This record gives sequence, structure tokens and C-alpha cells, in this order.
Amino acid sequence: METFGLENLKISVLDKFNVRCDPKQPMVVFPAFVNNTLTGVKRLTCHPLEDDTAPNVRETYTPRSGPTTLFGLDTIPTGATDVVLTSSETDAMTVFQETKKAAISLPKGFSSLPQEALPSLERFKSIVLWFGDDIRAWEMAKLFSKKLNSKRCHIIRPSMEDPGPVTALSQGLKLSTILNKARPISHDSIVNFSQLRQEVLSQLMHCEQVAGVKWKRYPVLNKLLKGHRRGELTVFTGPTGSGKTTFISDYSLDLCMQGVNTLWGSFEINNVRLGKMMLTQFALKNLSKHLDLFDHYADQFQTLPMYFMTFHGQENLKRVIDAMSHAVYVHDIGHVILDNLQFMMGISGSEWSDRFMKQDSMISAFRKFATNMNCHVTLVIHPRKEKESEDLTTASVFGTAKATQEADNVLILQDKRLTSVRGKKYLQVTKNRFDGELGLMLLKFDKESLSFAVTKEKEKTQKSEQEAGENEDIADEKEEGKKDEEL
Ligand SMILES: Nc1ncnc2c1ncn2[C@@H]1O[C@H](COP(=O)(O)OP(=O)(O)OP(=O)(O)O)[C@@H](O)[C@H]1O
Repeated sequence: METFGLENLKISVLDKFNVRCDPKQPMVVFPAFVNNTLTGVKRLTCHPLEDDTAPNVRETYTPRSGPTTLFGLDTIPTGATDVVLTSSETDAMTVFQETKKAAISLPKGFSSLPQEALPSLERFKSIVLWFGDDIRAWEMAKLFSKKLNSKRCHIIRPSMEDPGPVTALSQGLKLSTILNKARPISHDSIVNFSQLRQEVLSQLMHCEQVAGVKWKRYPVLNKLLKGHRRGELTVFTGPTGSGKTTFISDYSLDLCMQGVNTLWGSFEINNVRLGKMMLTQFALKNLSKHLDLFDHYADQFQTLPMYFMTFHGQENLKRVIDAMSHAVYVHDIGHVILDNLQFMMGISGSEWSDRFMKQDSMISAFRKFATNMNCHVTLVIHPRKEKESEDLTTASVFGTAKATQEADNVLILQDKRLTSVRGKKYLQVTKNRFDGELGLMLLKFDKESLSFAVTKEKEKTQKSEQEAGENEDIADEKEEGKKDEEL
């Protein structure tokens, strides 16, 4: 019971919510019903780790008949008009046990509120969203309240004094007191500091969460960018054919595997080719040599929150923004990748000034979208033609300076393989609004898996190469300094 965080729940409550345990193996089952019909089952299984550290609890959700619904709906009396929405089954049961209030939970934690679950919430006049003391959950609660109609939503703001229901109970706090602190999401255009105070404190207390989702495949990127955050605009450039699509696919897949709901707009290569590359990167092996493993990996890949727009080639900006807005609303998208701006713009309007104006207006629209929808947008833009021997810089991004001015992050794929014997490929961060850290990350491509994923071995060699590279840069700078002096 402790392993699954159920130790403070009464058997009668577990029974009311139809929770089942398997006496023969460490497993708990949370079924979701609507009108006595089983709509989905979540299983928690425990897998002891070899090194005897805390057991590893794995979660799987299996949809059954009908649309995905919320856990606990069938426990609520027909006439009830108020409900508490939580992000875990144990939280929902804890709220019910301690306050006797109707409580339900989301099927996939706070990462998404499935569109098909919305009709079952229509009947409630008041919904309290209680997702606990987590900045990412707070972001999602704000997003969901828009989806549910903010007029009927109240939110418990994250703070140390008001943690999630399970934590609150284990700390001996009174859950009804915390519930009474639920406040409506403010609509006002003007706020004063007292309204911001709690959020500011929360951000200061949870620096790691504020920094965003970390990459598992790119530890160096975590040191530079600190993480991937909602609401930002990233501009990514690199020479033609250098591997921009390949890298950004791997980069976005990594985030998606950590629960970042992702929408791809691939205007240059078709979705089947992109899907094939991404599945290879997911499996980390060449699946054309392991066809027997296709179903195994495809089944897992299919459960990822990854979506693709069906546009190809030139496309109208309004249609793209409409599709993106719809996806944010329906699938709670947190990252949109647009690859690439030139293909989306097409080649009409041969005048350079026309093209620049068109590009600038598109960039403004994507910037606005990222901020207003609180969604990260990664924009791939080709560089202007530069000499192959020269490194690309922030100024090399095609068009006016608008793109890099509006961007929060500028990433450049530098490819030195064609111009230098020892030439390598690396990713350079040339703008980072979050904390200003700039620098390089060496990229080692594995042709079989089409991935740049850093394995333990790669990490060791990359570390020494990175240090050697930095020393070379210093040596180069000194050499150039000397030449300047001589001149
Ligand atoms: N580091 C690498 N080393 C060798 N080959 C690579 C590397 N990265 C990608 N490739 C291969 O190079 C080809 C081109 O890659 P990709 O389409 O990602 O480049 P791109 O920069 O997006 O191209 P474009 O400029 O046309 O948009 C692909 O076949 C890919 O598998």
C-alpha cells in the first residue's frame, strides 16, 4: 500500500472507487466507469530496482469501451453540481475521504485533459482544480480552466502551505481549509503585486521546475538552456542538409517522451518519412534490420502525446495558426515545431523586400501565439548564403533581424565537417533569454539510430572533446589577438 501511496486511505473509500489490488503481485488497478461501463483502466506496477533503492512504480493506461473519461465519475450523485478535479487517483480519493466532496482525477496526470472527457464535466457548475505544489501543474491548471470555461473554475494556487491532497493529509493539514482557499482565475487586465506575490514566491522556491523540462539525451543542453519552457520562441538554423530536421526530431522526441505534448508541422518532408525517422530515433536502432521489433516499438510510440499537422509545402499562415490553436485546445500541446519557415512561405513574391515583410509578419504571429497560448514554438529557418568556411552567427538567420530579436533562444547547427579535417558538428546556443548562458554542444550522429543521443560512453568522450574544443577556441582567440597586435 505504501509503495503506491495508498496507506492513508480507508478500505471503504478504495472500495467505493472500485480500486483493486492483486494479492499475488505488487499491482493496483484504478478503473474508470461511466454509467457502470468500464471506459479505461490504469495499472500501477512495482518493479524493484537492482541497487535496492526506492522501488520503481510504472503506470499504464488502457482504454476500454467508449471515450477516455475521468476516474471517480461514477461515485458522484446525479444531482451534484460541484466537483474537485485532481491529477491522481489517490488525490481524488483523499479529497473524498477527508472532505466528503465529489472528487475525480485526470487519466494521464496533469499533462492533459482529454477533449472527449469534457462532456462528462458539463453538468458541474463549479470545478476546483487542485493539482498540488508544482509549477508545471499550475501552468496546466490555468490552461485547463480556459478549456473548461474559467467562469466556473477555481484554482488552488501552489504553495508550501497548500500542497496536493495526499501530501496535505500526510502532513496532518485540514483538507477542507485548503479547499476553501480556491480562487477564481482572474480575468482582469490589471493586477497588483499582492495578486502576483504567491506566484513569484512559488517561482523562487521551485527554480528547477521553472527552468522547464530537461532533456534525457542531451545533458549539455540542460546546462546551457536549463530546460524547455512553455511560452518561448526558439529559432533554429543551420546549413542546408546539415541535419536540422534530424536533430530537431530527436530533440522534440526526447521532450515528448518526458510528457511534453508535441505538435509537428513538417512543411518540407512528409509525415511518413518524419514518422519513420522518429520511430528509429525512439527505438534507437535501425528497424529495417529488425522488422520483428516494429510492432513492439510502434505500440509504445503510439502512446506518446505526439501529433502531426498534415500541411506540406506552401501554406496560408491563418490556416496554420488555426490548426495550432485547435491542437493546444484539444490536445494541450506544449511544443510546436515548424520545419521550416521558407517552405511554409513558398517562393511566391520574388521581391526580397516582399519576402522579408512576409517572413516578419509570420514571425510576429508565431511569437504572439507562443506567448498568448503559453506554448513553446520552435521555428526552423534557413540561413542566408554564407561562405562555407565561416561559422554561422545570429546574424546569419535569413531575413531581417526580426526573427532573432523576437526569439527567446537561438540555436545554430554548425557543421565544420566540410571545411576542416578535424571538423565536427555541434549545436551552438547564441541567444538564451532565460539566463543568458551561451555555449556549444558537440553532436555525434549515429547513422543506425539517426540519433544524436548521448549514451554514457559518448558522454565521457564528448566531455573531454568539449573541453579540448574549448581550449582550442581559447588558443585560437589568443592567436588572433597576437595577429591583431602584430598588425
Ligand atoms: N551528423 C550527421 N552526420 C551524417 N549524416 C547526417 C547527420 N545528420 C543528419 N544526417 C543525414 O543527412 C541527411 C539530411 O539531414 P536533414 O534532412 O536532417 O538536414 P536538413 O538540415 O534538415 O536539410 P534541409 O536544409 O534540406 O532542410 C539525412 O539523410 C540525415 O540522415
